Amino acid sequence: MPSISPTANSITILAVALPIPLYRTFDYLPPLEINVATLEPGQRVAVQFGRRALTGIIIEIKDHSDFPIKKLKPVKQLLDQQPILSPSILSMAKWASQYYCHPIGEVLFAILPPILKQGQPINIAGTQRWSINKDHIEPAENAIKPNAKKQLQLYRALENAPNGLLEETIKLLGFTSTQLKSLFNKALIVSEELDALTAAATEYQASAPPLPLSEDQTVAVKQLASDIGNFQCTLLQGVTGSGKTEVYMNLVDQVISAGRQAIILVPEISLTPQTLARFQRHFKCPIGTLHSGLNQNERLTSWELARQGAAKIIIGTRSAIFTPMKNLGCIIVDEEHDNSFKQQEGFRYSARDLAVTRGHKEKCPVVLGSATPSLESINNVLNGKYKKIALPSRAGGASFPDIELLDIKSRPLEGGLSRPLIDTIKQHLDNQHQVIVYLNRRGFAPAITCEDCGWLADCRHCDARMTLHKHPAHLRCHHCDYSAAIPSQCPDCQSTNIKTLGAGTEKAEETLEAIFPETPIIRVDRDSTRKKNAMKDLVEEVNKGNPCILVGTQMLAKGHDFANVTLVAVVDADGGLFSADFRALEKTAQLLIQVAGRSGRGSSKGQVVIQTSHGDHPILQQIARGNYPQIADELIDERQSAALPPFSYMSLLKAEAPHINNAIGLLEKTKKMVADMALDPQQTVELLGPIPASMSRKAGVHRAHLLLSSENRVALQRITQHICHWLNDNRWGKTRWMIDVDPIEIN
Ligand SMILES: Nc1ncnc2c1ncn2[C@@H]1O[C@H](COP(=O)(O)OP(=O)(O)OP(=O)(O)O)[C@@H](O)[C@H]1O
Ligand SMILES: [Zn+2]
Repeated sequence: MPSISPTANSITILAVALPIPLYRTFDYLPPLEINVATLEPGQRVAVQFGRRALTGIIIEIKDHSDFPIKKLKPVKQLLDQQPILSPSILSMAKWASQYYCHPIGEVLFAILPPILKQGQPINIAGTQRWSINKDHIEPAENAIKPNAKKQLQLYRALENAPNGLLEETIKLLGFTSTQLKSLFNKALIVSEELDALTAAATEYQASAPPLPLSEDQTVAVKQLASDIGNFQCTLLQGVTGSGKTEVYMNLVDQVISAGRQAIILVPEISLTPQTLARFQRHFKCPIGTLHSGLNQNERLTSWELARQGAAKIIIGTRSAIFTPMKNLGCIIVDEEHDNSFKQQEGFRYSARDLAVTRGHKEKCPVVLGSATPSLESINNVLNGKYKKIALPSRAGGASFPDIELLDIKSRPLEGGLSRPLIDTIKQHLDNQHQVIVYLNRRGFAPAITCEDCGWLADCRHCDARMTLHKHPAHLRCHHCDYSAAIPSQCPDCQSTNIKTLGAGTEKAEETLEAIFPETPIIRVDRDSTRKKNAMKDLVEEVNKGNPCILVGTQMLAKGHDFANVTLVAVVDADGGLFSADFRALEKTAQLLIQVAGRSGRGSSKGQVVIQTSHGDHPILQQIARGNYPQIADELIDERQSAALPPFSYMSLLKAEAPHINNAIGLLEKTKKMVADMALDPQQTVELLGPIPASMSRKAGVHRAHLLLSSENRVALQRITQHICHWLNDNRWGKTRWMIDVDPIEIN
């Protein structure tokens, strides 16, 4: 008998990922009248799902289905002629879906640009290239009004760019369409229309000559560049102000020369316009950005240009780790210790950890940079998984600031500030320097109380106090955003003796304004920087170098490089010292060393004053010595003896319900299921709880936790996955559940 080829009458089934919260793909038949040979994983399809029309992505092409073939529907339409997601991105998404126990369809839809999720075609807009009008002979000053300083600046920027500047670049430099239009109306500048690919290939002169690298920087670049073409993860541990950005840029130069592309992840792009501006000055090619401040077309353009290999550099926040790159040459994660690399909602992934996974899959070097690396990364150096390169001194001849602890136990405070601190601030201002006052609480005061009966203004929807804001005057909950009027009388005893407790940035600002009426006080927090470009304008103002006081939250600690700041004052260092969170000391040390590192980065020596009521706390003592590696060593020892991460692994199962009993009940059933099914015969995974979350009611919902912890990552993964599939297969009424693998906050 002749054998029948298995493919002769085989059938083609498409496994399609849909944006549905289920741990599975859905089988469809190929679209009618399509040559199945043209179908590939990574193409989008339009399908009917029940009564809904959805966009999906082909994940797999197979020859069988677990469902009766007769019941399968054909795909309605093939949306892409070519896959829009490469095999490597698909494979990373599948890996992440498994590892983080999140449905594959939701993972893919979390990483696609919004326009593509909606099933629309990839159409990227062209752009304008602007340059000065050479036919305009009169000096530009004559045409530009003296008070239109920005217009003149823009004109000068274009004058210095012989090949012109793309509209995106101009916007990245902080200029607006209105300013462009004004210059255009005066016939000072001209524009030409470019399609996106030509625009991305445009080379213009780098506007700043590169700095000559220090010996340490040279060695670092050389070592990192030697890994191009291979996977190697390196921790670049460079003290604050050591010139890590310069190292990144020189590495990326070599990556581009090798014909490859680079991804640079930064914690929050809107907070670091300076980093972007420095890249912009250094590179001759346009730089693609990906972050939440972009509109849908801008996002799609950067994404598509990266995919086509035209954009050589992508700078973005955490989700940029999923950017498809035609020829990825390196991934850099700047401030790798920063919590914002962990997504805390929905698909909870760590962009830093995925950077390492992706580097491994795509055989390219990964650089994790920080002055205060996470204990996880330091431990990975200790156990030989990562290489380490150190930059032990500051670049450009700057020296380290002196750090002193100022005891405020029995001192009177004005807006949180003690007299000796105020005197020190005055000295620095008198010396024509700038001062940072760091206070990690926005608003005027974190609570209000009745002096007579002790009443406190609580949020109606959360187990939390309402924060008093003055501009405009109201009470606001920082957890659910509920706002209310400020009561003039105590609702319990009708007393009018209502007082504020503690100080936030608004109060410190008000106090400083009263003490230093001649000095500009610039508040930097989420409230003051809400407007687009607010941060950029502020950075520009500070960079002029005039004496001023910056008062703000941890936004001020992130990566800024203000040359004239010589004093950093920490209003209250005690918040993180006695927390139940096992990561609190690590986070406190990182934050304080980072904020201290903003001082004395230029030619003048810096000073740091840390106000505390616990000056004898060992961590503060060590912070005052500025020795982060030593702090990290000790914290690692403590973690090891307590078998806490990175020496064990965790996943956090969370439940939310209208009543706490339902949330706890779901977690108890889960725990019982694990025991009944003997999922963990060797008892390698510990199930702690269930307990109510530390803020057990948030936005009107009751929350509870079950913590899974194990020194055996594989066992933990297996049980976590089993739990999630079991929960996913059952219905739980109004109780919702979610899983956080490798949680960084357990509250
Ligand atoms: N080789 C060099 N020569 C002179 N100046 C340099 C050199 N390298 C860097 N600098 C300058 O030193 C300052 C600090 O550099 P950079 O901001 O890159 O430090 P960093 O390591 O990223 O610091 P942080 O971790 O605190 O953000 C910058 O103003 C930069 O221009
Ligand atoms: Zn609230």
